[in-house]
Amino acid sequence: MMKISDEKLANIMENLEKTWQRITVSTSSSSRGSDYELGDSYCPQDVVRPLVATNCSEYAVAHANCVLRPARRFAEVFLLPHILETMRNLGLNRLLRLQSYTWPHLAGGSGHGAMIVGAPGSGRTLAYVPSVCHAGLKGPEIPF
Ligand SMILES: Nc1ncnc2c1ncn2[C@@H]1O[C@H](COP(=O)(O)OP(=O)(O)OP(=O)(O)O)[C@@H](O)[C@H]1O
Repeated sequence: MMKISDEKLANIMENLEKTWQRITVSTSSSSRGSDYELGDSYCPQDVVRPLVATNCSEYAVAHANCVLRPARRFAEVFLLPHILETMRNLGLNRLLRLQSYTWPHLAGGSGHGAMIVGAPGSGRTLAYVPSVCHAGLKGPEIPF
């Protein structure tokens, strides 16, 4: 796994914010405000919007050769049945916005990486653990 310094990460995030501002400059009237709160669920307006908000510093930067498709509801999260059952048993029954992006993406396994940044307790660990388990158990033939 690649190590990244705090300074480099800050630069990446600054560039991401600047790029996003450039992209959205003509569509700002239709975008949602920076009102993301911990535990916020998926919102349709966020589909094409990176997880950037001034008050939470939460990001999922995905790496892959495919389009990023977030799950819109929990039922759209396709992980192995026993992983989903374990998640249910652990009370993981919400689709947090960060996870709506990372769960489907990381389940693709090899070639589907992500950098996950968030506040303590925001669901970062659980944003990758179920999907990494899924990808590891499923093996390389997974058709994502
Ligand atoms: N999808 C979910 N549904 C319900 N609860 C959740 C979900 N994801 C996370 N949580 C709750 O939030 C808690 C924190 O999640 P997690 O450990 O993934 O966050 P973190 O950002 O890695 O936290 P830490 O700062 O401890 O490293 C979990 O213990 C769980 O109770």
